[in-house]
Amino acid sequence: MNATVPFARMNGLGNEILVADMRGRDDRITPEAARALAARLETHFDQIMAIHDAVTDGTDAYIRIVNADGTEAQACGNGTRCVVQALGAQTGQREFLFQTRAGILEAREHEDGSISVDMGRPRFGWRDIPLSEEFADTRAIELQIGPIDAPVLHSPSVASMGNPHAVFWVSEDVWSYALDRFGPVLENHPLFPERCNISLAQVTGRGAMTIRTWERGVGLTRACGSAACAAAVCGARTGRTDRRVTVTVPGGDLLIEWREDDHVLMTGPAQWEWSGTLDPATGDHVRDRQEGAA
Ligand SMILES: N[C@H](CCC[C@H](N)C(=O)O)C(=O)O
Repeated sequence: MNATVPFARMNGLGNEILVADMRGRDDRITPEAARALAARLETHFDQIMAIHDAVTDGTDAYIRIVNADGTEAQACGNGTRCVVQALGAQTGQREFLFQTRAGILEAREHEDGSISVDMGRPRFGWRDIPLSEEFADTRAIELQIGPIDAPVLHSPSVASMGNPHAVFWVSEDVWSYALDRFGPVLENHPLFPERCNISLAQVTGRGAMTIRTWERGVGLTRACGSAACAAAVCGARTGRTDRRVTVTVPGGDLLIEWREDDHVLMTGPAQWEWSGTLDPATGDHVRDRQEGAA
């Protein structure tokens, strides 16, 4: 087995992604390697998408999703689009079936280069999120930040897109809240036994909203695809929006459609930046010489 694997640095609307090709091997990217890569400027990332051999007949690959802190996530929308683009560039394949901890996802690259991922069915039960206490109605749960009689943030909607999300509806610009301060408190709140991805969402029309996300295991990101899906379905579920919504994240726009068959379709871009090789045990990496040479 080679000591190193090929990898690409990519981004999905500014969500920083490393795509590592672990096919044909049985080792994993270690949490130590992930943390080492995250700590370096050149390879700083939000998620590593590690492509492993398929474990289920008919699927193209099994994808392990690793957060910057070395923990694993069940779903990553932006990273999945990057995997489609990386594999498509190698083989010309346009349609894929990937397996993740959240289940089997269908993804496809369109003629214009945009990529759609079927993110599956959202779940809203308090055990599905999971929450540590029973809530019969998860459209607005009791949780607040700030003074008891004048909370800054309160009553989020919660949903699982395979991974846990809380969406706080705000009336002011999403940039006017100190998400860097509230994010860590909410991510680790005792109500969320598996921690939580935290978003602020401002609805700007029946088919439009702007969100900002504090990601579990990462921190502030320029984009979070599964959070955009969670915000869109919670928007529709609470009567704030229609089922087809353009979600503007700091890195750009994602189109989210909550289809009649209950599946959530996310469409957006993916961008390759550079490639190299890395050691999955340590995170040591080498960037390909010819790329970016003056
Ligand atoms: N950036 C990802 C989500 C990562 C989620 C992760 N932070 C977690 O659930 O632990 C996305 O585009 O969907």
